[in-house]
Order: sequence, then C-alpha cells, then structure tokens
Amino acid sequence: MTTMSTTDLRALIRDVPDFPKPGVGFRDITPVLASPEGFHAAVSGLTELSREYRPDHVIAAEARGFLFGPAVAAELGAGFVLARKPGKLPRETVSVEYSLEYGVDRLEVHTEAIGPGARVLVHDDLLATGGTARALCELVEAAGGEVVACAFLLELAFLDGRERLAGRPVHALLRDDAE
Ligand SMILES: O=P(O)(O)OC[C@H]1O[C@H](OP(=O)(O)OP(=O)(O)O)[C@H](O)[C@@H]1O
Ligand SMILES: Nc1ncnc2[nH]cnc12
Repeated sequence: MTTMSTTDLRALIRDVPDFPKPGVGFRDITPVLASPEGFHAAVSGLTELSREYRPDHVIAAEARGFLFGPAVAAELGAGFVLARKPGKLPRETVSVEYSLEYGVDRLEVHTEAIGPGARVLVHDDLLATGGTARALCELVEAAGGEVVACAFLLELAFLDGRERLAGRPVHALLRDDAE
C-alpha cells in the first residue's frame, strides 16, 4: 500500500469545536481508523519515529491508545502493555492519578507487565496537556522500566504537554500549533 502524506493524514482528523465542553477543540481521529490508507500511514509513521529506540514494550492507555499501539508494537517486534482505568486488570497493579484537559482520572498497569530495566515506548493518539502520557511514564518507572521515548499521532503543541514529559524524547507524527 502506498503511504499517504502527513498533510492528507491530518486532513482525515476532524476538528469539533466545544466538545466535550465549551472551549475545547476536539480532534476526532475516528476517520483515520475508517480509512485503510490512513490507518496504514499512522501505524507506519509512528513505527518509523520509534524504531531507533528499540523498545521491549509499547505502553498505552485505554481507550484511544489501544487503537494504534498494538499495531505499532507488532511492527517494532515489541510487546504491548495495557494501562487501564481502575478495577479492570485482574492481577496486582501499580496505579497513578492524573489530570486531563477536562477532568481527573486514574490508570493501572499489571505490576509484572514491565520487568526491571525494560525499555518502554509510551504511546497515545494525542498529546494535549500531557497528563495521560506523564501518568504512563510514572507507571513505567514505578514498575522498574525505562521510558525510552514517547510517540504520538497528534501533538496539540499550544498546550505545552511535552513540558510535562521533560527529559524523555517526545515525537509526534502530526502537530497543531493553534486551537
Ligand atoms: O494529554 P492529555 O491532556 O492527558 O490528553 C490526551 C488524552 O486524552 C484522550 O483520552 P481520554 O482521556 O479523552 O480518553 P479516551 O481515550 O477513553 O477517549 C487521548 O486519547 C489521550 O489519552
Ligand atoms: N482536544 C482534544 N481532542 C481530542 N482528544 C483529546 N484529549 C484531550 N484533549 C483532546
């Protein structure tokens, strides 16, 4: 399959004003999933951004982190680790609270999912305030792993989320500079 340009990939993402509350400009990535070419471009672009970090695992949070994360992990020859909302994982977990652009939440990971010294790539569809990605970094580090990089489909650069990830390499396939 030929790979679509990043301009065409960005054009698939719909901007929805005032969702889920007034003042938030929501980026709807569902058309990327609906397009075979779009999904392929997203997965191969994220894979190429991440390959040099040679991760053992890719970690991402439900729900939207689960859309591209497992496909990118498989392309990299890495395992996929699920970070879930409270009470969903059946065995012993590590947990962190985090803040969102529109709320507060908690994420959990199986304690044994990340071995000591494991190289872990943090992934999400979108970097907004950085609260979710920072929580993922804290989960990895609490479990004894090393965050080798963070890779996003789209960065909302005007929210300065990457500042909350200080010290870790941060890459995004697409970037919006304004609301
Ligand atoms: O950088 P942040 O400010 O943390 O925002 C980014 C996060 O927000 C969205 O998830 P959301 O919490 O809306 O949940 P969902 O994946 O279940 O839709 C998105 O998928 C990221 O995980
Ligand atoms: N503006 C936004 N659009 C889509 N998902 C988001 N998650 C946090 N902020 C978001």
